[in-house]
Amino acid sequence: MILAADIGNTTVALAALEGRKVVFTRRLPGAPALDGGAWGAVFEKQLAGTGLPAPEGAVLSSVVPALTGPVGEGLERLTGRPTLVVEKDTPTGLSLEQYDVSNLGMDRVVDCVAALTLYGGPAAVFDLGTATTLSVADKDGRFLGGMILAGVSLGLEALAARAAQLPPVTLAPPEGVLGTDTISCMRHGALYGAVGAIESVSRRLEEELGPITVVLTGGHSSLVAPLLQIPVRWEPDLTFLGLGAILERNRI
Ligand SMILES: Nc1ncnc2c1ncn2[C@@H]1O[C@H](COP(=O)(O)OP(=O)(O)OP(=O)(O)O)[C@@H](O)[C@H]1O
Ligand SMILES: CC(C)(CO)[C@@H](O)C(=O)NCCC(=O)O
Ligand SMILES: [K+]
Repeated sequence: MILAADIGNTTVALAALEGRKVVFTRRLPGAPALDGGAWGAVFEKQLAGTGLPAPEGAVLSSVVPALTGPVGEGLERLTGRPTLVVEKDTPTGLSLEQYDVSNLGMDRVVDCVAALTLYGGPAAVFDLGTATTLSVADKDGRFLGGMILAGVSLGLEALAARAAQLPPVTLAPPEGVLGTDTISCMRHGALYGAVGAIESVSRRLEEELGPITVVLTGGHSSLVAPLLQIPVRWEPDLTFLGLGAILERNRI
């Protein structure tokens, strides 16, 4: 069993994998004040009672630099071995030569590695988290780039903060296309806005790259995927599968 952690801007997502199968997942709030020891205790508590064997190794990717060290150390407490932190020079099989990697989010790299492992290229991954990202890899395993959009709930938060008559709104499945009150209009706007972006950008990508596998992941993808009118693969555990593949490749 190995542990994989995906440190995002809203949550630290933890998973256990046996071979290529994700057997356990938990989303934890990203607490900046915890040190390595405290993270280790948090992880131990989450895994207690699961019946999982002791972890043989751990891998993480992070887009929150302040959490990388403590979470990595926390995982080390459980494995007794160094945690593999996915960095821009980590061998992943994905070529990054086409992108200015100086500030590239490693979650986007991991998403592409996973999509290529599962489906081959070309593949387009939409990751619907705090931000919505598009990350595209071609058939030769090259990262081509993508897009970064405001995340589905971030848009709602911004509307509530900036418009006097717009209230805070939580996400829920829409009924029909048109909203019939303020809350459903905001909800439908957030969800169908993402739907429209994904459908139209995917169509344009196919014009440029030919037939492409479109993959959806991230916390908000469960609400958006069912609304799409184009074929997509919904992979809620995509990042963990990518992290597992990268650890496998780099195991000493
Ligand atoms: N299973 C789920 N169903 C519905 N919403 C979820 C689920 N899991 C997470 N979310 C919500 O989705 C949002 C995005 O979470 P997610 O874990 O994808 O990304 P994140 O932590 O924001 O990281 P990143 O910076 O990688 O986007 C969060 O606001 C979370 O509350
Ligand atoms: C866009 C996010 C926040 C999505 O998690 C992350 O991938 C990130 O911080 N990226 C840095 C910018 C880039 O990828 O070019
Ligand atoms: K994520």
